[in-house]
Formats: sequence, structure tokens, C-alpha cells
Amino acid sequence: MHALNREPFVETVAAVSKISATDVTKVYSTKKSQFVALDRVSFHVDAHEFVSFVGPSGCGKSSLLRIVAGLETMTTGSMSISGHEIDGPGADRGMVFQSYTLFPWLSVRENIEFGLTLKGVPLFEKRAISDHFMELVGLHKFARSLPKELSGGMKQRVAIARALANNPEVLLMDEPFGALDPQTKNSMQELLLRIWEKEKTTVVFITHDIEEAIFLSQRVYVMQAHPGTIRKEIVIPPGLRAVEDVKDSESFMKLKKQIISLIGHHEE
Ligand SMILES: Nc1ncnc2c1ncn2[C@@H]1O[C@H](COP(=O)(O)OP(=O)(O)OP(=O)(O)O)[C@@H](O)[C@H]1O
Repeated sequence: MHALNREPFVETVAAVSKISATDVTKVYSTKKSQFVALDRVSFHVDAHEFVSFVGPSGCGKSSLLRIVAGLETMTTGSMSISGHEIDGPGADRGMVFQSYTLFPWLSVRENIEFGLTLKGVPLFEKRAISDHFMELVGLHKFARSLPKELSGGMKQRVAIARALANNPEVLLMDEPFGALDPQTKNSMQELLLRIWEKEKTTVVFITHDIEEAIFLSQRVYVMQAHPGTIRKEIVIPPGLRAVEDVKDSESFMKLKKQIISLIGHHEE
């Protein structure tokens, strides 16, 4: 089913876990040693939820997301999407990475249409989909531009549009705004929230930026390193973002302090 003819959002569906992970352990083995990157990590992400994982460098955030994406295998444990065990990458998961991953020889439109072209989606449908997503990320005037003509923020907007154009069940984001300047980062966060509210996408977001995690998410899993485990699950109050200058508000600061103290001296 495609994004443009998606069925109306039904509130009751939100009760079903979209991703479910139980006791996921990841051990990286070399000839000489073994390194436990993730130790019995369990979590869930409900349909249409925005969930972040925050933690210090090396706590296994990227490893965890790569396992969800099917790009990495877990050593033990289980993980499923919509009840199906993950056994490799799939079109049900779209990814946006920190490093820009656009095809440099393709225009903005062609980049967004890339997955649809591979799937053999008819031209008129492809155009309608890329028009929709270029409009959504505010890049309709740059349809013919090449990635080298775009700023970092614009490139990430194309990457988000490209991922969403394939109508994934889950959008996986690994520090997508980590390389952007603070102002661009803020406007990308606002944009992502608008997209999430409109498209009802399930988002799993990795960051080491605590403020970013609180601002964007409905729930935050706080991780710690050596070995990588989930320290605590924090539920963000639903009305938090409605507060004016939310990042300076008392409740925001309180959450930030709580997460900093959970991460402890590992906080960056
Ligand atoms: N392919 C690999 N082989 C061996 N060790 C690895 C491999 N990939 C990751 N690691 C180790 O596993 C641990 C977790 O790495 P991971 O990249 O998942 O953490 P992270 O929390 O995403 O870190 P960062 O925020 O710095 O990106 C690190 O100590 C890392 O060195």
C-alpha cells in the first residue's frame, strides 16, 4: 500500500507493537578477543510512535539500529517487526544516516524516486509520489538539482523524502542531524516532527544529543556502555512540546537533568 493511498489512521492500531526486541545481545568477535556491544537489550516500539535511543559513544546505539535494519545480525535474542522475525534488510524499513548517502549523479527527484524505479513503479505514479515528498520537505524547487548543489540540511531532507517515498513501516534514523550546524539542526527537528505528525510514520531515532531526544520523542530509552544496556525508559509528557520555548522550560530541564544523571560521567 502506498503513502498516497494510505488508509486513514486508526487510533486503536497504536496498541500493537511495531517492533519488539527481547534480550538482544551482540558480541563482536575477532581472532583474539570478544567484545559485548549489547547485553540483553529488550524494548518495543508501537505503531506510529516516535522513540529515541540516547547514550554515550560506544553504548551500542548504531549496532542496535543496524540490527533492526537487518544490516547486522544479533548474537542471541529475538527481534520482530509486525510480528515477523527480522532476518535481513527489507523495504518495510527506511534508513537515514548521519553521513549523506545520496547518489551524487542523480537529481533530487531521481534520488527520491530511486527505490520506486527499482520496484518498477509506473512513471505517473512515481512523479506523484516524488512531488508529494519534495513538497513535504520543501524541496520542490530543487527537483533538478544535484546533491553537490545542496546544503547539508537540504541533503538530509532529500534522504528523508527518499526513505519515506518507499512507504516503509518504520523509519530508522541514525544521528541524522549530527553533522548539521545548530540552527539547521533545530529547523530539521521541527520539519521531522511535522512530517511525523502528518505521515504517522513509526520512527526509531538514535542520537547522543539529550535535548534532541527529549524534544522529538514520545519515549526515550537511555542506554549505558560497557556493555551496552538499556538503563531506563523515559516517557515524555505528551503536552511538553506545546510549552513556549520548550527547551528552556522547567519540565524540559528536569528531564534533561534526569537523563544526564542516568548516563553519568559518560555524558558527552
Ligand atoms: N564491526 C565491529 N567490530 C568490532 N567492534 C565493533 C564493531 N562495530 C562496533 N563495534 C564496537 O561496539 C561498540 C558499540 O558500537 P556502536 O557504534 O554500536 O556504538 P554507538 O553507541 O553507536 O557509538 P557512537 O555514538 O560513537 O556512534 C563500540 O565499542 C564499538 O567499538
